[in-house]
Amino acid sequence: LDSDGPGTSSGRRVKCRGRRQSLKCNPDAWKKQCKELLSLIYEREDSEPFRQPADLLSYPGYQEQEGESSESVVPERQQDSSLSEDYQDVIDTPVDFSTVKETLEAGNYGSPLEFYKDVRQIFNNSKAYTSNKKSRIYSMMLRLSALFESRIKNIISEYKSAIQSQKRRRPRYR
Ligand SMILES: O=C(NCC1CC1)N1CCN(C(=O)c2ccco2)CC1
Repeated sequence: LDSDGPGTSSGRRVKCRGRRQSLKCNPDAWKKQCKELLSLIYEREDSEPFRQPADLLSYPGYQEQEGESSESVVPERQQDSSLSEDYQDVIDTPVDFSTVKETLEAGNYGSPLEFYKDVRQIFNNSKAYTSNKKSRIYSMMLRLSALFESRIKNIISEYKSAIQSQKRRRPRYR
């Protein structure tokens, strides 16, 4: 797992003479940027299956939820009653966007990398759970993951540049 996250900044140095507020220098800018990205994710219908904790036992016949979305999405394991495994047997670290949203709003992420790690877990769980790469929910996850990755990489590289420019160069005596 690349703990560095995407968009590790190249050697480009950004001059941050005293102006912390400017986009490139503020090491706290990522919080607002991640909140905005999360709002964008919530606007997408593709996020609907991932906004609440997945517990197929309490959502018998996922498709029975009226009005949730124009088309019904049915986790194919639900369709195949022969599968004795249920979601918590397959997935060790369940996480959904409501948990991520709470953590972000509570200020419990120390960096966008921690945020990135949790969101990526949502997508990895979907990959691990699906038994069919053509399933409706899996294809929703793929689209959402592409959107997320395209947006998070700049948030992380700006954060890394801001951190770099905060580091005062101290002479090292060996
Ligand atoms: O029950 C769920 N969500 C809670 C519903 C919204 C109230 N699920 C989402 C996670 N999940 C999958 O990612 C998956 C992959 C292939 C088939 O399903 C399983 C179903």
